Parts: sequence; structure tokens; C-alpha cells
Amino acid sequence: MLTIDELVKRRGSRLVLSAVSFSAAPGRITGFLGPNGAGKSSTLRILLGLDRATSGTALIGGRPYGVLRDPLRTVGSVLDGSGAHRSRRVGEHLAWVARSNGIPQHRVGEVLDQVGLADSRRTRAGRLSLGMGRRLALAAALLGEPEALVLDEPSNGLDPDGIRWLRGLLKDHAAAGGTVLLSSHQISEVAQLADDLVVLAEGRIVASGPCAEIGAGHESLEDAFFALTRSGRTGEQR
Ligand SMILES: Nc1ncnc2c1ncn2[C@@H]1O[C@H](COP(=O)(O)OP(=O)(O)OP(=O)(O)O)[C@@H](O)[C@H]1O
Repeated sequence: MLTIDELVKRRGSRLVLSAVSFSAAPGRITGFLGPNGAGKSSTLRILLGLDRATSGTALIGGRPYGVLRDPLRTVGSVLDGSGAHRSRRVGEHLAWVARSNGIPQHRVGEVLDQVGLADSRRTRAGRLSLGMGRRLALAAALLGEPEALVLDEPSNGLDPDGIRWLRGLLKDHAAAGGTVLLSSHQISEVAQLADDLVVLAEGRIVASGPCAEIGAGHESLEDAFFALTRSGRTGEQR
């Protein structure tokens, strides 16, 4: 469903992504792991049409984001923040997002219930707590009942209860045949959730495959992660 092929991103003289290739399959949760600055957000921003690759492709169901019609019906995403203008009320923001993607208005109430923001419908986005803002971003991602969810550090700002709730939601999405790609710099967070892992270090893929394969030969997945990201390019390449 999500296919990244030989993605290269240069910023000035810096090579931020170096021939990054991996895919995220339907019915599975793919964890996209790497230390701070590894290039996870850069990859996801290109996939979501928010930045341009220097070369290579990042496709959603075989097509670049920019040519998708009503993209929120195909892929929902959560990046930084709530995604809403501070002065916009929660319900108005979602109603506007729904209209812009041909999504029926009844979905607004449904996703507000789903993310636990039904009581905040009239609250201005700027007044939401960090965690509530993340829930609003998730609500927008779920509006179009997309097959794929792409989430950049989605549990940032969520309390333990919220993290557990998000885990359940993502597991249900994959169990229903959806594709989930989520980035994190915390192996412990992803280890409990992901079926497959893609590990990025300094803009290069150092490992990818099912969690069990990546953890093989190490005491734990955490040990595997540190071994792979410390050694960078010299880590095991699958
Ligand atoms: N807009 C930008 N302009 C210049 N450099 C940038 C920009 N955005 C990211 N970078 C650089 O690109 C590299 C990769 O950053 P990126 O945000 O993709 O990493 P990340 O893996 O998502 O890190 P984190 O876990 O800290 O979010 C970093 O060195 C960063 O400084």
C-alpha cells in the first residue's frame, strides 16, 4: 500500500535521505524507527506530498499523494500539532476538512466520539491541551475512513490512557485490513505494537522486516535497535 523506493533528499549540501526503500503492507503495523534526526519525518513529509524528494518515489496505492482524489479517503495522517488553526473550533475544523474531501458531515460526530473529543466540539483549537490536539489530528486522519494511516510520533503528548487507547485503535485498523505506518524514536513504544520494523539511521535504512527477524540474535528488540543505530551503515542490511 505504501511504497518508498530509492528516496533521496538533499538539503543544501546535506544528504538527509540516502536511497531509502521500504514498504508498509495492508493488515500490518509498520514501525518506522530511528534516533532523532535520522530522517523519519522527512520521509513521511515526502510521502504525504508536503515536501519534494530530490529523487526516488514515495507512493500510496501506487500513486503519489498529489494525484490522489480526495486524499483523506485513501490516507489519514498525523504530523506535528493538531493540524487546526488556533482560532477554529474543533467541530468547525473537522467539518471543513470533511467538506474539502467529499466526506459526509455525519463523520464529524463519529470521529469526535471515537477520539474522545465529543465534549470539546465548540472548543477553539488553540485552547486544547497537547494531548487533545493530538486527538484532534487523529480525528481528522480518521474522517475519510482511509485504508492507510501515516502517523509521525503519534503518542507525543498523550497520557498513558491515551497511549493505550491509540494502540488499540491502530491494532483494530490493521486487523480490519488497513495499513499503519508510524514513526517513533522510542523502540519500547513500537515494540508493543508493530508487526514489521523499518530502522533508519543517518538517512539510511539499516534494517527492515518482521520484528522477530530484526530482534533475532539480540537479547531484546531494544538491544537490536541500539546495535543497529549505533553502527549506522555497518548495521545488518536486509
Ligand atoms: N526544514 C528543514 N530545513 C533544514 N533541515 C531540516 C529541515 N527539516 C529537517 N531537517 C534536517 O533533516 C534531518 C532529518 O530530520 P527529520 O526531522 O526528518 O528527522 P527525524 O528522524 O524525524 O527526527 P526526530 O525523531 O527528531 O523527529 C535532520 O538533520 C534535520 O536537522
